Amino acid sequence: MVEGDSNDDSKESTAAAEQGQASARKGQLYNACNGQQEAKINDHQGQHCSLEEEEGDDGTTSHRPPRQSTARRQRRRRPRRRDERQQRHASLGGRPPDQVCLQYYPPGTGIPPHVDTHSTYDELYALSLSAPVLMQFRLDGVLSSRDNNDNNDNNNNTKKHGRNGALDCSPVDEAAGYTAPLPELPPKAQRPQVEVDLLPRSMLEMSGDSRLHWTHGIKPRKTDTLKGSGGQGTGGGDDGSDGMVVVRPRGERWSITYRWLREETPAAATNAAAAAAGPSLESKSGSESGSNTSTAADAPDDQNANMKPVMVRECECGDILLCDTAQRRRGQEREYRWKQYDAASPAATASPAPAAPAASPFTATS
Ligand SMILES: O=C(O)CCC(=O)C(=O)O
Ligand SMILES: [Fe+2]
Repeated sequence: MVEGDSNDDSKESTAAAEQGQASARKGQLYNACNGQQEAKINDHQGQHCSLEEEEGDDGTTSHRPPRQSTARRQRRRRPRRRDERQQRHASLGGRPPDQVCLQYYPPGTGIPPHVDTHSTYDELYALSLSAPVLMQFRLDGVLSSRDNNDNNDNNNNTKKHGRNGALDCSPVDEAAGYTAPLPELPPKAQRPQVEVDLLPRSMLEMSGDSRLHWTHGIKPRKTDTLKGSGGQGTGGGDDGSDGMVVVRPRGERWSITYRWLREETPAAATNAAAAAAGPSLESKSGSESGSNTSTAADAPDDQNANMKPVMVRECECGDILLCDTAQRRRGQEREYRWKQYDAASPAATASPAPAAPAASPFTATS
């Protein structure tokens, strides 16, 4: 999931799961995608994350950080992994990213657990610069049958606790998905969680489950506690770590994220729930994607009958807890503060919407 940049070889880095109690604290996070400072590479302007606010740990102990002497491991060649990566990049047709965001995290700040909007492609990347930080991943979504081929009977909209103890049966049957009650997940502390140490000059790649069904976030706190990271511990822990604990102070961190918008497709004609609920997520904010495609919402009512189908960016993962496409099909609009900004902005009616801000505690609403 995380690659060191040294000789462009990859290094996977995971750490022990941590379940933390939190104190609500908003991060002081400067986001270069806000205020229309987006590094716009082509004509697209991407929408971004739906965010969920959550409390974070507030550690106080502080020691020296461990040395980052992993160069040798980082240089290890992983050709197979690189081939897979190149294939995925090829599926994007060599397109440059639609959105590149630079974010600054002063020490102690974080980003609430969120899933980046599914309207952008599965593959997205985040380059880490300056100080390292722990990122928390948690299975907050539902793994659809598309992800669970070993489960043959989970298209029947029943709830089962399966892989990793998480709810693994979402109503991927489209018709059932419009009306099915939202699945209930185990309490947050009981959901599968993984921490990933984002080392400086490493590239985090999110795709598949980790991108679609797991939320990710960075706790706002002054230190990160790394468990079992040194190999010189005094004894083994129950969690399989070597028992060594290192408390690492947070420093200034920068990240650069790269995103690609999915291709637009006509909205499904059978989408009765969404139709009843009004214009689609995309058409509500009109040109948020930067595309010039007209939408039904842009046209006067008497023209709507003759309009082409609304074009939307569909994700087919079916996760009604985390996927904006699946939610829209249920007639369930997500509230994005940046969309309110779109609506309030005079420019929004006359010209393409301002750049969608990247994830930031300042924009987090849901
Ligand atoms: O700072 C990072 O590494 C990732 C930030 C993030 O999750 C986001 O911008 O959506
Ligand atoms: Fe994100």
